[in-house]
Amino acid sequence: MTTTPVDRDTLTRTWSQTDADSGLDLRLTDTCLRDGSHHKRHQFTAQEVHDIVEALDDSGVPVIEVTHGDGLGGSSFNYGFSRTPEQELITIAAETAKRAKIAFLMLPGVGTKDDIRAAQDNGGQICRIATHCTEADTSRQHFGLARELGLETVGFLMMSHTQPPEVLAQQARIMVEAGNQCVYVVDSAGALVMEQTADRVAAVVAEIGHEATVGFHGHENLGLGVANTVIAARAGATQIDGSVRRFGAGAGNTPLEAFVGVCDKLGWKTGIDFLTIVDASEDVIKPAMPEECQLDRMTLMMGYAGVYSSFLKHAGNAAERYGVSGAKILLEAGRRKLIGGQEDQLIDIALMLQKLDQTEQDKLAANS
Ligand SMILES: CC[C@H](O)CC(=O)C(=O)O
Ligand SMILES: [Mn+2]
Repeated sequence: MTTTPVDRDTLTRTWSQTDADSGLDLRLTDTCLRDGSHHKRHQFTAQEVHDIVEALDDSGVPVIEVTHGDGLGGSSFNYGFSRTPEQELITIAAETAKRAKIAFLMLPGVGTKDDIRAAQDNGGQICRIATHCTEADTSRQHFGLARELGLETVGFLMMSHTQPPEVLAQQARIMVEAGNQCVYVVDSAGALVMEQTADRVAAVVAEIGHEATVGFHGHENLGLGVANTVIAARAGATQIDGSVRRFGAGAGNTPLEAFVGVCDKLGWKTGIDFLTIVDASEDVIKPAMPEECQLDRMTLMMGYAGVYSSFLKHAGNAAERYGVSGAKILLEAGRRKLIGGQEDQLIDIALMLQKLDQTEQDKLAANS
């Protein structure tokens, strides 16, 4: 089915602006070329990256993240091999963008300092370092290097739903003392519900807000990406992640184009043109997606049980290979509180489920 692009001349802004809470000025990062890499099983081509960066840049997206889904060095047997080397994709992105800055992600233990240097040589300007939300100390040397190299820095506190606000605030402090300039509350499992997001963001803002900025990265596993992001911005997050068309892990990320529309209606500034980004979503991003990101049994289970969104494809593979329910694998992964890097345990869970009869499996799922 072909769709008709929005006709700019006939589109009129009909909503009331009287209740707009104006004044917020947000910096948005699109992560479909990094978080979307999980959904794409890391199979981006050079042409797709070129076309997507061009379209996002034309829309006014100020930051575009490009890396293997699991960050620099993620192309491996454990996480899945990239079709195109990520450093080549970073180079293409940097050469294509006229205005946007290119960001790259790295997880200490997966990527190395040399990977950071290479990403900078290839045009990356923002170094985003992600740790589990209780392991900020593992990022110290990487932030140190990034600042020495003159890179802008961002820290990700992943799986933020697993810790209370005060713990996230302490972890944010560690990152800032290491030289980081922005700390993101990352809802990796799409498990946070509204006020839980606001409380976490507010605690981080209270701790580091006068020294660094605060960001929010949402996932759609309970359908709350935009709502959580709005409430995060109201709580003080000024850097915001999303992916056009939700192109990300699990049920995908906060849909960036929808969030831009919401910001317009609230009178918040993003610098992104809503009509251009909606066209980009339809004409450029959609054709590059293997399928739309689904809010289905598997992804809902991830939000409900608090499972890392990037486990989706790994759990699906294990379910198929061992003939067990993928949803039950995810429920058990949530019960075990697995974190990134423990993908191999999904296979252990599948093998364990294989040995149980249906009643025992249901009992286990009910206890998750
Ligand atoms: C593997 C890194 C991870 O996908 C980072 C991220 O986007 C998240 O935790 O949501
Ligand atoms: Mn994510």
